[in-house]
Amino acid sequence: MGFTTIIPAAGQGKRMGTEINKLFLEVDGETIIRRTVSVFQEIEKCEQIFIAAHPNEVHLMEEHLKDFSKVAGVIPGGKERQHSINEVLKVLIDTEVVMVHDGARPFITHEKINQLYQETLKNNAVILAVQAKDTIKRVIDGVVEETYDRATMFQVQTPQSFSRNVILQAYNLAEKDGFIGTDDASLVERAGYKVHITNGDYDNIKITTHEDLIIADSILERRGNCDV
Ligand SMILES: Nc1ccn([C@@H]2O[C@H](COP(=O)(O)OP(=O)(O)OP(=O)(O)O)[C@@H](O)[C@H]2O)c(=O)n1
Ligand SMILES: O=P(O)(O)OC[C@@H](O)[C@@H](O)[C@@H](O)CO
Repeated sequence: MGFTTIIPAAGQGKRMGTEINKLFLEVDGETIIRRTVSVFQEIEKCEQIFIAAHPNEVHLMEEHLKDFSKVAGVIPGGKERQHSINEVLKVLIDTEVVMVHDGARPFITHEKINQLYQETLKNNAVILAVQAKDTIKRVIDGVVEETYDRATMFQVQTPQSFSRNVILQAYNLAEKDGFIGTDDASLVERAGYKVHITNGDYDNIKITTHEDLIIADSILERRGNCDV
């Protein structure tokens, strides 16, 4: 038994401000999307990888990733990240566990993926999270309404990992209700399932703006340009 990975890669990278999809930008000579896919390609328990690509970039993405044997399909994505993942869920068969991982998070490690997979075999819904370093406040119209107990605040990352029936049910419910969440787990939470966390990694950043490319270079330099 193993898992299927869904990699949403159909965004436009507006906050990066480049003409091309940010996932085709290179970090130390390799594109962000190839870096992300290669980590999953090397994981024994990852049986297949589906990519959601922008409808105009499906062919480009197929060509760009054609040497990765586990890439089982490049599916046209939708308007929001959630729609893109939903399109892939519609074609998924023969898998017990589904991991969703942002194409824009190339620094995920083998160790964290394997840890998450093992945890998903015990619990049906598990996500990577790191303890918040800053104090988090709820703010409305520029005024603080509430300060949260930092010890209970976590920043969540991807991959987010679920039993297949759990994620399918959660996405179907969200579609029916017209609910859009900012991560996959929020859909699963509102479907009534307990979502567990396991320790993430502060290096597992989502490359979103130009500053993140500088951080990306420094992460690679520290790692000695070796894939982990
Ligand atoms: N309709 C969309 C929007 C986003 N994504 C993917 O979801 C991941 C996380 O999204 P984000 O980092 O916000 O990427 P973009 O949507 O491309 O960025 P922006 O919001 O700045 O346009 C990315 O790998 C992105 O390609 C997707 O598959 N389909
Ligand atoms: O930036 P966006 O809201 O488009 O996407 C974020 C998601 O992909 C996901 O990585 C996080 O919500 C988890 O922190």
